[in-house]
Amino acid sequence: MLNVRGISRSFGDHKVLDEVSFDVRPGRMTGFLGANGSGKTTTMRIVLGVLAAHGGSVSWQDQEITPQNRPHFGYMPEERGLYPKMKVREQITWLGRLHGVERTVAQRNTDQLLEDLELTGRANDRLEQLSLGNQQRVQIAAALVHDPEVLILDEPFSGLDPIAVETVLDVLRKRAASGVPVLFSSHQLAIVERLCDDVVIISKGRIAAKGSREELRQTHAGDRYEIVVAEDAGWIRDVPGTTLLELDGPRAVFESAPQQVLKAALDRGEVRSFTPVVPTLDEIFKEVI
Ligand SMILES: Nc1ncnc2c1ncn2[C@@H]1O[C@H](COP(=O)(O)OP(=O)(O)OP(=O)(O)O)[C@@H](O)[C@H]1O
Repeated sequence: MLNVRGISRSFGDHKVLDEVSFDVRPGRMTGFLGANGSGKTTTMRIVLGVLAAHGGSVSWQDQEITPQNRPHFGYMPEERGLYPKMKVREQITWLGRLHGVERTVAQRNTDQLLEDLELTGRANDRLEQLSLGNQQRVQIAAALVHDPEVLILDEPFSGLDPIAVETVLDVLRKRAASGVPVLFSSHQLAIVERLCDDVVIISKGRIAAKGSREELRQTHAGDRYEIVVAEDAGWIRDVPGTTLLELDGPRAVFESAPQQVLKAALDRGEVRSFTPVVPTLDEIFKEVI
């Protein structure tokens, strides 16, 4: 497990991270969400050791990470830093070699990644000849070629079309399933909602919410319910103690007094469905930031 404990960081007088703590569990995909400038990249750079924290610590497998015991990270930075003139296959293999991977292993890993990322046909093209979406896939291959122990990805899905998102998702899911903790930032909440096991939301340098996706949805569920009856449900606005939030003929969403509403509905006739309303990640995000 990767543990981030109380990390703080300022740039001049500007406190960018204030006691940020969260865990990235092995075998799970953790989505790191926050508005622009909330501190995601700064946190990731501190975890990777490319930026110093002014307080707090990061540990891996219960050992504080130091330059000596730093695990092998796979990192996809926000500013994509590959060589435009270098051929795709050659470049990924070379990056694997830079991480100390033996040549034949680096070549084998590269070919497997190119296949998984549907780039085999572009292997001998120069990076600059590829579309931006395909360059992004190459960047993902570059983060994975050395079989990292921990994966940290800054916006891996930005700029990808829906089919490419699926391809990249499959590759990342496979890594997570093999026991690698995967932390990635994203502004695409629908993707995070579908993909993540765990979610961390940061707001102005502080953790605003964290937990498994389901825990978060339950915690923020509030006191809202949806009911579908046989005929118009407008009568709900007259039930004491409740507030009608949405009405669409026989379907209504209301807040509070669920038992009173249910009883009143049954007294009137058929109840077709009655369920608590669980918020989407988008709604939770807007509530906490
Ligand atoms: N090297 C730096 N010098 C000064 N300020 C910095 C530096 N790096 C980051 N910041 C500031 O720290 C804050 C957090 O930036 P960071 O890049 O971590 O946010 P982010 O959540 O990754 O944003 P985005 O979603 O826009 O990528 C911002 O106000 C940014 O301007």
